[in-house]
Amino acid sequence: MKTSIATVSLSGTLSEKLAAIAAAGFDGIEIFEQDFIASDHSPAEVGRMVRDHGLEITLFQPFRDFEGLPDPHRSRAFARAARKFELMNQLGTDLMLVCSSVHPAAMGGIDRMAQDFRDLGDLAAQYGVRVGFEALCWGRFVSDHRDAWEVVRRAGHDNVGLILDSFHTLGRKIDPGSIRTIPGDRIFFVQLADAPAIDMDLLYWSRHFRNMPGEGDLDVTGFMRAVLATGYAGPLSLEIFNDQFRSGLPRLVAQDGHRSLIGVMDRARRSEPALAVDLPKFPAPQAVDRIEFIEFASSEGETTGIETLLRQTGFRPAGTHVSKPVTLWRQGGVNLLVNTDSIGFAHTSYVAHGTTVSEIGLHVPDADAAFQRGTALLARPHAQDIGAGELAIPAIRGIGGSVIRFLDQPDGPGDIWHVDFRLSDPEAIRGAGLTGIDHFAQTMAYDEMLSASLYYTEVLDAQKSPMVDVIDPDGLVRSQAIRSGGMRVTLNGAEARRTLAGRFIEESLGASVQHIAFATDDIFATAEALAACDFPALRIGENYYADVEARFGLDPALTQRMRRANILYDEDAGGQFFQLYSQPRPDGCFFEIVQRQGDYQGYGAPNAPFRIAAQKRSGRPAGMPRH
Ligand SMILES: O=C(O)c1ccc(O)c(O)c1
Ligand SMILES: [Mg+2]
Repeated sequence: MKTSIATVSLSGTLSEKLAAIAAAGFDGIEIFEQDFIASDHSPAEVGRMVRDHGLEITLFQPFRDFEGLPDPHRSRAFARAARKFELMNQLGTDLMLVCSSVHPAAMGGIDRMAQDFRDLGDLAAQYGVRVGFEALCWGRFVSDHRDAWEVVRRAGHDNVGLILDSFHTLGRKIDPGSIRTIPGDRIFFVQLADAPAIDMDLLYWSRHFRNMPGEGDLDVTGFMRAVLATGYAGPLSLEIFNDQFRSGLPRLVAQDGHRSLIGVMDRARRSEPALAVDLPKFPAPQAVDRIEFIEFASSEGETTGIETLLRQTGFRPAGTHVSKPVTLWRQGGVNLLVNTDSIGFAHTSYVAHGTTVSEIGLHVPDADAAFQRGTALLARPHAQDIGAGELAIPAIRGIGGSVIRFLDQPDGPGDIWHVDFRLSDPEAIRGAGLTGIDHFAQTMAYDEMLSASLYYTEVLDAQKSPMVDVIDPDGLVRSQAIRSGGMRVTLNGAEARRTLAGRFIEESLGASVQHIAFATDDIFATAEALAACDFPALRIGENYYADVEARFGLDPALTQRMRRANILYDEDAGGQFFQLYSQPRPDGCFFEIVQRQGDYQGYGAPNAPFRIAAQKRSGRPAGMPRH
């Protein structure tokens, strides 16, 4: 299907927008009249610029306050329409969006409105153009696509059709199933947008909070299915009014938009296979089995810091890569790699960020299929040099410049550890009793969060939890947890630079993994074993324990054990959660150890303010002022 995006969705000048839209792979644009008026090019020049980018103008919009007016407003509206039709001829586009009226003089009356559209259809026909009627969900008399359709149906004119916009239908909680009975050839255009579930004024919500399909909470897939069920075969166009996107990088926003369109079409066809969807076939999203490894990029002279922390956390060297300067550190089911290569991707990551997580290895049911899905959803393939006999491990670029590798070998002689590594110690390393990677946390600027969560939820079979606020003493950090099978990741978005997360972004020069949380089955035994390894546990203050005991009605003996080991506690309806943190490294990176009991699903967010305050205290020599 043809894909399109409204120019209002992006920041920049018209030329910048066109370049970004073309680069992202769209077929066309909805030209927003304001963008045209603001540009200094003639209509014919703008039309040529669009076509020079390999794009077409799928729609000219919006034409406001047209239907249901008494004269002289009515004749003025027709005169205005004639001017716009002329302009459309010069731009080279044949479809205009008329959105439902909010004019104070509008009178309503379905047959009056139908008559207005019949006459407008006649006028449009003289210019060889068509008009589509869209119900704004705050329109005065028409605020529901079913009423807009009834106006269009009664107008009975070949040049007058319906325009659907998922926001106006879903934002007003209208059942998208009602679209299924509209003939597909009477739908002239379809606009898609999602939005977060926030209870607020519809107009304000629409103009500031829309986001890409899949980024919000509306059932855009259900809407899409209903549209496709009508036989509609016209463009699918994004119309995203969003304050963040208006100031974001246009290329990034455009690419996310195209990714979201491919994703929503794919979800529609998978949930309703009878639908004809004009989209190349690619594999279904997979749930991750487990995080197979996390790799740090470092350099020869720099590894002492990270290696010291690894030892203090109970890890031991367990092997080296057969051809590269990469050390495998192990404990229980956890594999961590330290790469000190002085060339290639790891080195580039190190140069850009300092010692940093550069690669994440995910074990999935079918690695090639995961790679194919990733690239179909516009993830960049990551090429690699492999030595003779080494595994070819498909890889894509992740968020923040990192790499995600997909592995699917069964454990044993054919797996990465037996083929690509020389294992020095075949004995399992029990260490401090860590059993696996519970989650990793990626820190980024707040306005990168939607993009990052879209990446995970489109490439993988992954689910988002509701976003939570984390209170840092120096500002708010938002946290979005995402889970795909055995992989959990939390995305932390910092708005304020002085927050722990904000400082980390500045110091590591961009989004990256700030902490890794390891799982244990017995956090008290692990804490004891860690103490024997000189683990730099983060000291938690006395006030915390008094509160947590009162809040959850804990046995004072349990609180006492937690206090001694600096362990934090949380619970939800499903179970209990224990956490133990390391002090932050000078670069802001740290480790966490967690124990989940029962079916606890969270990440200890209520503890984050106390943890962050403690980390900020520990990062400062005693007696020093804060800034
Ligand atoms: O907010 C608006 O006015 C507006 C204009 C045109 C549209 O297509 C729309 O969905 C909203
Ligand atoms: Mg719209």
